[in-house]
Amino acid sequence: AQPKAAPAQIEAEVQRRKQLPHQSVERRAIISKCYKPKHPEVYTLQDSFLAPEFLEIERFCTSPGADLQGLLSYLESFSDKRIYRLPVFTEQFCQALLEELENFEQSDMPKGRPNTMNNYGVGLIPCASLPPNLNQGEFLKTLLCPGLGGACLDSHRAFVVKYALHEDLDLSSHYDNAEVTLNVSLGKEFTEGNLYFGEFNQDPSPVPQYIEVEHVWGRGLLHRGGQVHGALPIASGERWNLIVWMRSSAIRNRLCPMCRRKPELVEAEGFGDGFTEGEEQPQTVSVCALG
Ligand SMILES: O=C(O)CCC(=O)C(=O)O
Ligand SMILES: [Fe+2]
Repeated sequence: AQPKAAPAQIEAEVQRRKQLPHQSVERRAIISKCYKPKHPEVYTLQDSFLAPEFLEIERFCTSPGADLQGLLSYLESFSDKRIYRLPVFTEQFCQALLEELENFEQSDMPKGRPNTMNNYGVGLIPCASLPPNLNQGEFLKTLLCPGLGGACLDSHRAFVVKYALHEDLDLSSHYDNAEVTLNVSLGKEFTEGNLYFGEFNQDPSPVPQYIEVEHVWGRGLLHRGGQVHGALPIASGERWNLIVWMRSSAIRNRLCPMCRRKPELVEAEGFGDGFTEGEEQPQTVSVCALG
């Protein structure tokens, strides 16, 4: 999704990616041994963290008559690009999570970058993986488009991005290494910094037509990972967002969404990039080194 690179740069990036799993194992070991969380409770998802509207959506989706039309009535929709906004977290939880993230940022713990494009933020939520019910919740399964994983989203990668005046201001146009992305605004105070969306990367001969969507504190934007998007510069303040990249091994095993080739897998720690090897061992999740 990044600007075109020379072959030597690509090779260096492939080598860097092959090292990532080792580095993240070491980082995690140090963090779980030495890091003192300020709000240890944020690492275990509780319903009290979730906005009442989110819980209502979840209830609706697990009710017998739930259908897509009914679900859409709970969500804000933007254009026909299948971009939705919905309340996710309470204000208290956003505050506690932000304080925890700042506590981690100010600590001398080793920090990974959130992804290849953002320089600030937190690579992995320290010591924990993110709430499974954020990506395995019935409501998401219902919403997901046929052909994009639907009910078979089976792993995720969560990270936090941060924008501030002397740090990253914006994010250039890209698509995500995900079938579906949830991007939740945690605050703080900021101006500008809208997200913009172009075409879906698999649409034939796309005519670039961007729509802008505002981040609203506590709310999440749900979009297809392949929908080209970027973030406009903030004009003041600080913007922190929790990003959950949700993956479907059934989809990506066939074609890596980043390199658009049959994945060449290397072993990885945890969920890796959400690929799996062989029908018999769906638990082994690997990284595509070409991506
Ligand atoms: O800044 C944002 O809200 C978007 C971040 C994003 O698109 C990403 O990290 O993949
Ligand atoms: Fe993105």
